[in-house]
Amino acid sequence: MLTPPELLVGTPGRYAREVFHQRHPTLIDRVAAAHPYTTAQRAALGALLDESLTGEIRPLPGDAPDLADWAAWDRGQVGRPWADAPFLWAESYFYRRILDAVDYFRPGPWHGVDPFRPMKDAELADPSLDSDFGWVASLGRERDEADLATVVRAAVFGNRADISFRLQEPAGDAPTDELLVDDTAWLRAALSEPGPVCLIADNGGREVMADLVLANWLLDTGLATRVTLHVKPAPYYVSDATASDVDAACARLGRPLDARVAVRTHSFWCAPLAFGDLPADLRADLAGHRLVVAKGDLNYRRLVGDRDWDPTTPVRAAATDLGVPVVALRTCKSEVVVGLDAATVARLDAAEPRWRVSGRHGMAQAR
Ligand SMILES: O=P(O)(O)OC[C@H]1O[C@](O)(CO)[C@@H](O)[C@@H]1O
Repeated sequence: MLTPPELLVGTPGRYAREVFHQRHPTLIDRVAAAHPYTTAQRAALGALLDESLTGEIRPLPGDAPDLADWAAWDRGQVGRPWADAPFLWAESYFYRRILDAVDYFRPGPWHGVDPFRPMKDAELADPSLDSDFGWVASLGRERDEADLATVVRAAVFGNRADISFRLQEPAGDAPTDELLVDDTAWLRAALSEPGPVCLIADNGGREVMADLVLANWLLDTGLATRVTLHVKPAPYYVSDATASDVDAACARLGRPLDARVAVRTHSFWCAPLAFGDLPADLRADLAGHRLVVAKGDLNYRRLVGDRDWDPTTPVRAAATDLGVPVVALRTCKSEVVVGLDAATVARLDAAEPRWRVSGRHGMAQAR
């Protein structure tokens, strides 16, 4: 089978171009308004936006602490037009450059100040979270299949909540109940012998709250012996969870982090690369688990490759073999999807032109 080409930022009519040209201007406005930034910081944010819309990719400053990482991850992109860059590469670099524009890594008053913090805090302050998570109190400690289906679905549709996504897609469209692929039974079978579970988190707030409910339920029922929760080392894609976002989510749920949950991070989680480029130490870490749960749309793109896949491509032909069973829990928020049958694709294409990107549809897809 021929591997399809990578998705590129500048291709007319494709989603990647929409993200850069429609979502990013709104995002930059929101970031500029989020904190009392200096004139220089606001100018840097504006310059980054202009550069990404029409210019060539400029390097990080010479004093960036992660210069060596980015030299290794460069893949010949710096210096080329943004429009020609792979979508996956360019989005990660765009978020890294936002951190540069707001002096996130520079010694001084803005060092370590999360540019997305006010947006994240607003999400956690939403009173609807109380009723939305009310059902958690009724979860039992038995290995009940209906409870498993509930916690898996909550983790899937929690992924719809990410803030960068809501900057563009209309909020009104309710998610469907349908999972386009539902490998919940496969997930259960993968844990027929209990073992350690690795959960690669995506967004904080509502999504990581749902992930913690899933993790707690797996631990409470004894299906998981321990859980490793991988989060981002720095602010990324607006609402991606960092370690402090996990603390905030635990507080919001009113349940402290279980002693059997270890929160970990790795620089690779903010790298512009797919899972095929996982470094050896991280690959070994993941392989030490009985099951890996990869949350969210971006991790899905990284798992199968951010390419122009025919959606009927078998998942095993696309997804990276991590040497351990993997299940991806995501809502569809980008053009990348594999493992569907032709009838489903035809039905969705006819009914909903934006089904791949609208976030209405979810998948629990195993490799
Ligand atoms: O938070 P998630 O589920 O990884 O989604 C991030 C998504 O946002 C987008 O980057 C668009 O901003 C999608 O293309 C991307 O996959």
